[in-house]
Amino acid sequence: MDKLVIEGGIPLQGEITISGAKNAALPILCAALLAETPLKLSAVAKLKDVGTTITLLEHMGVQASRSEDRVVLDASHIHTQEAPYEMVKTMRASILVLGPLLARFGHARVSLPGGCAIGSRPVDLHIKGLQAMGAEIHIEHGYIEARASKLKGARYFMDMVTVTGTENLMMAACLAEGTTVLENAAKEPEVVDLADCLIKMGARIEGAGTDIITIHGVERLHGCDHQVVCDRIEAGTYMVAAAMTGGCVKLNNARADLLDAVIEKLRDAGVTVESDATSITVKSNGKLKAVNIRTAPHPAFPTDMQAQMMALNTIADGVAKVTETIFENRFMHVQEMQRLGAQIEVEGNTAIVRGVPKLEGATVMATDLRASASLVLAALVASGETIIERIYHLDRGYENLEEKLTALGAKVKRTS
Ligand SMILES: CC(=O)N[C@H]1[C@@H](OP(=O)(O)OP(=O)(O)OC[C@H]2O[C@@H](n3ccc(=O)[nH]c3=O)[C@H](O)[C@@H]2O)O[C@H](CO)[C@@H](O)[C@@H]1O
Ligand SMILES: C=C(OP(=O)(O)O)C(=O)O
Repeated sequence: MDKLVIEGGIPLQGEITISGAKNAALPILCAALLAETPLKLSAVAKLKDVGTTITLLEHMGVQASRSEDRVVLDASHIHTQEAPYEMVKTMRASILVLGPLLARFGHARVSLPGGCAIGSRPVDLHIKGLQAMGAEIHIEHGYIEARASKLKGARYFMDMVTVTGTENLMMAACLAEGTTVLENAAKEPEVVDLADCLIKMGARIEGAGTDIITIHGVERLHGCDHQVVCDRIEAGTYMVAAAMTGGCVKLNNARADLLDAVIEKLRDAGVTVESDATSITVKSNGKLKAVNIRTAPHPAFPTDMQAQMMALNTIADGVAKVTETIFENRFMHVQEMQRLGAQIEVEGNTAIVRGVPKLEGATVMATDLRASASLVLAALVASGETIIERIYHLDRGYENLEEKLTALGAKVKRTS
């Protein structure tokens, strides 16, 4: 199993380019199932989850071709509407084939998904929303079996804000008969990017990016050209890396307007953040102040940046409260950070982080995607060598991580 070996203590300097967002690419790849002609995508990052999704689509009969960051998907000949357990167990986002398959073919059989071990992660709201649109759904032997000769537009209030739930229902509603109104919808930029792509495919969607999305169903959708939005979480992770190491880093293909809550917290910590329409520059003298964090749906502080910001707090001056309100088990990094000398106590869904003057290198284990990223950040400032085991999680979400960090001057190598 691959490991990362990181020699800490080097301020990061230079510039890198941020990749297309994993969490936008995955629903957009699944949206290809709705189209009768090829969907042509660019800025699709080379990530494990992207590969898994394409393999899943190919299993259903989608013709896929991939070169560099471009992917072309032709779903004109689908021969099965089944997503088997073996193909979805590693990836939560595989649930996103459910809405498109049901809407276009009237049937879907999708295994209950896997994904990061950060909580129980039910899909009840996806199912209830499709039932509100007239689908008959049963769960049998770990599979969601859904049928509807034609989905019908409906008004559906989501009890909790769910990102993939909103995406699944928005995709399904595109081919439903009549108008669907999704209330308490997720406002994440990846939902907006999916809606932008669907609109180019011929969908009639209003309100994406607000908490009420209205979708007027159409008869059919076609392919289009679409560039996936930049990855705000990847960008945020490198911003924290620059801040913690006391460096100066320019991120190209990064949008500050998608990162307001993170930028606000970095500024509170004493970091300089400048931006233009397509880049963000972060400068830090390495002297950081502790900042309290409370995760919540967009535009509040993203749960996918909680672990990274906790890493920053481990070496900041003062005491920070980090509260996780989205997932019940998203503090898996705490124990590993403690191995590096961090002082953290967990009380329910809040971690109290007391900054220490320095962390010390040790062997740690990555447990989920962003926990892994936070350990990389801690390792970049720890004295001596840190070995991070089980880094396959990182390959789900960070394209060319070692190359990008090396380009910024970090000493990072992958060994087996
Ligand atoms: C592929 C993708 O885009 N993943 C992101 C997506 O995950 P994902 O879409 O799975 O997360 P959700 O927004 O659905 O989850 C939010 C909360 O709602 C709960 N819930 C969700 C659906 C449901 O049917 N029932 C229910 O109770 C979840 O357990 C969680 O407590 O949004 C999360 C929250 O921003 C991010 O951390 C993930 O990176
Ligand atoms: C939790 C994440 O991913 P997923 O929803 O795909 O498990 C993430 O991107 O941080």
